[in-house]
Amino acid sequence: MDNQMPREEGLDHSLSLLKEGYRFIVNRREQLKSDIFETRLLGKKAICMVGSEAAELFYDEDKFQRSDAAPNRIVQTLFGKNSVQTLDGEEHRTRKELLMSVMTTEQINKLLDITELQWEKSLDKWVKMDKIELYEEVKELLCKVAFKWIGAPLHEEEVKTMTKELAAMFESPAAIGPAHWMGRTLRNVIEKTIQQHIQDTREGKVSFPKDSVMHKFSLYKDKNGELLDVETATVEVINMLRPIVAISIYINFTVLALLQYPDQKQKLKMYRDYAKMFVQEVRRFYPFFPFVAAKVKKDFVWNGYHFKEGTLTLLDLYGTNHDPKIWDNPDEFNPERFAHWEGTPFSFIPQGGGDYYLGHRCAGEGITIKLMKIGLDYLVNKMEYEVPEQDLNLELDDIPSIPKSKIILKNIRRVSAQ
Ligand code: HEM
Repeated sequence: MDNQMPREEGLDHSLSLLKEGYRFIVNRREQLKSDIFETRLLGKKAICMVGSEAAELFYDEDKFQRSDAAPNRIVQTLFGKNSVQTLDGEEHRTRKELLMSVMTTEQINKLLDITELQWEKSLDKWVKMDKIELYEEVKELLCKVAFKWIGAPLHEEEVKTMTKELAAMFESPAAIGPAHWMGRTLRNVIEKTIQQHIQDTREGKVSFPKDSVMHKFSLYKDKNGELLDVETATVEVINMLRPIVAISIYINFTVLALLQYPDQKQKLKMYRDYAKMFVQEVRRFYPFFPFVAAKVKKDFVWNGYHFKEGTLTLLDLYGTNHDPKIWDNPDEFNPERFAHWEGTPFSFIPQGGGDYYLGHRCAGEGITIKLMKIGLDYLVNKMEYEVPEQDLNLELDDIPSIPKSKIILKNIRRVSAQ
């Protein structure tokens, strides 16, 4: 017999989700004392789940589908229409193969070189400035990196606009009202620019480097020998650009961790392997993507609970990364927990769980870690700075959560190589 899933009473809780942000699922998990519960979102029944067992279930593609799952506001700002995030089965795997085809050692090394060079150039600029807002500066830095890596031109006078456009996509999905609509409008602007590059490539008017994202995505043909339609190819190019700029949020958290836990700097300077553990702990500890969404593909029963076809289901990423069943003292910042960490692909999931190639796990997780390590190296070993009085508060009800002051650094100096 099916058990009744623990349930939150009330007509609709969509506004509470927007208000409570990262704590929406965790708050209810605590109230209802269950890793899985039913609520109502967007006027319909929805299921929320947290934990590694729930993640393993969520990534079972026989049970859950992505098409038609993400709310329209997320598709319009963050994903883009017909993007890899919204596909299932064979169609998803074929598209994902294209995206993963640019994650070769050669391409990744190219990205790392570009990133190092851009940090050097930015540091040259920052030492001449009184103070900087690190978040804004790193977004621009990474926007230049992203364009250079995909192979598309970006003129100095376009940097601010393009940065704003790409950032609006990850800063606005959860926003209400004008900020959200601004995100949508800006997405339309960048789409036009990329579409033009793709069309020009196809018509032979321009030629991007053969192994670049621009070249590969513009000229990619499916199994039937058909080119992707221009809109879809554009969405996937943006799927590479936008998240590289979004790494700025993690760089922010990196500095925040250095400021909040000052003893960490010494450990980073002393132990070579500490940087990797530190970066992993930053990704676990601080909030970025709150949850991922899917729909029940067909009726099934799990642990006695009935999942009805078509029910929206949210997997709590932030909650799983703070799940006391997986992590000792989850609310303690402790990179050393990763020294001998033996997890599964479903227990540490800041960028989704499961398999990169077969499932929806983030295509750029590897490069995110590498780019964060470069940022960390600059912040710990290659520059010195002062941190004036400022409001570094993070609000768990803002998605994404960015320290209020955007991290102001003053009197930046280069540390000369020893
Ligand atoms: C800033 C750090 C990043 C975070 C927090 C992040 C987070 C995520 C999350 C939570 C997902 C959804 C997983 C799911 O649906 O199950 C995802 C998917 C994805 N990410 Fe990332 N990501 C980041 C960086 C990147 C980078 C640098 C790239 C590529 C340059 C990238 C490309 C993608 C793509 C293409 C998908 C869709 C994969 C699919 O649906 O198969 N991400 N990411």
